[in-house]
Amino acid sequence: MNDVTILGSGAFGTALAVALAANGSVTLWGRDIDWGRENPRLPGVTLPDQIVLTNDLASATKADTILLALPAQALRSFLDQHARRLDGKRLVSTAKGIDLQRLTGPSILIAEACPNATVAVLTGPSFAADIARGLPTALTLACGDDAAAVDLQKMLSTPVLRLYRSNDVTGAELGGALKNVIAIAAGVVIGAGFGDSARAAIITRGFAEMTRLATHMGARAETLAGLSGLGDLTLTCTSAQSRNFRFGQALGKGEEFDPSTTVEGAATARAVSALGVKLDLDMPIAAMVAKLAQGGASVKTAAESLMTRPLKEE
Ligand SMILES: NC(=O)C1=CN([C@@H]2O[C@H](COP(=O)(O)OP(=O)(O)OC[C@H]3O[C@@H](n4cnc5c(N)ncnc54)[C@H](OP(=O)(O)O)[C@@H]3O)[C@@H](O)[C@H]2O)C=CC1
Ligand SMILES: O=C(CO)COP(=O)(O)O
Repeated sequence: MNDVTILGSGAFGTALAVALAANGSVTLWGRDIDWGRENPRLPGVTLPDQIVLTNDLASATKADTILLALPAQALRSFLDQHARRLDGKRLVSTAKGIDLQRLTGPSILIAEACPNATVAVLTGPSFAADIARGLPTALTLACGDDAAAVDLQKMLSTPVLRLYRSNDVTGAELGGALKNVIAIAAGVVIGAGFGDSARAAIITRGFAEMTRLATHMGARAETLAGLSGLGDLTLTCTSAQSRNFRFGQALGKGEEFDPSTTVEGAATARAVSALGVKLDLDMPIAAMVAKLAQGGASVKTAAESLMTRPLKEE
């Protein structure tokens, strides 16, 4: 029998609750969770009865295993407020981003706020709508504690949600964060009408950038080539289900985009750009996405400046 709590009742937290209800009871906490049995962020999905919905954080955090399904830029302030309730637990982050102020991924934010917690990340190619519909999905569960990793892998897998295990937490979380930046770039390429060949180039050179930064920060290159990196990059650069891709498409077309939509790659591009400067790494695509997302460059200038950099070896 599962005893899992999910903090964050957005599309992904809700989808995971639906999937994990197959294993037992699940508590889903949200600060504003009065929408009944259908979450407007995940339309068309009726939540099964095994899911307890609550806005009471004290009762929700009684579980030993807690999934943090909050956006990356919201996590630090959430931890500042609530770390004392979370310390000592098994905390699994699903956030795909790099904190703009601290320039670190979620696992370090959590470990610093909750020094006695066991920290893990759950990441990989998985649209909330697909998971909620019970479509087959494979993810990476990364945790530095091998015994906890084995246990969490078993606890969070279902017959249609297959978790692979890794002890490379840095690699897994950076893959998930960095692919969002490249998905925006791929969306720009398609939105601007630059074509599928240009998109393939952005995906491949973007993957090179992801690997350069992540390995510099301690990740293993093979993790980047796995589900959490290349797998999720492939998904989000090729599907209009991705909010990051759609945001890029809107930029490419010069159209407005709903500012209330979670687009992790926009802030993360700024964080990556800052990390590139700090670590003296060449991150031209991320730097360009950061500029575009802030309205600091036109798409035409961006494309020209990427294409006319000094020629180099691949
Ligand atoms: N959607 C997807 O397909 C996938 C998403 N992810 C990742 O999961 C994370 C969450 O994304 P997703 O669920 O889609 O985002 P959504 O935009 O659907 O929802 C975000 C949720 O976070 C809540 N929230 C934001 N700030 C706070 C806060 N300070 N305290 C409490 N709750 C807060 C919002 O609450 P409120 O409604 O009250 O504002 C909302 O319920 C992201 O990092 C995303 O990259 C990973 C895989 C797939
Ligand atoms: O991370 C995701 C799929 O794996 C979801 O991508 P978006 O946040 O771009 O919608």
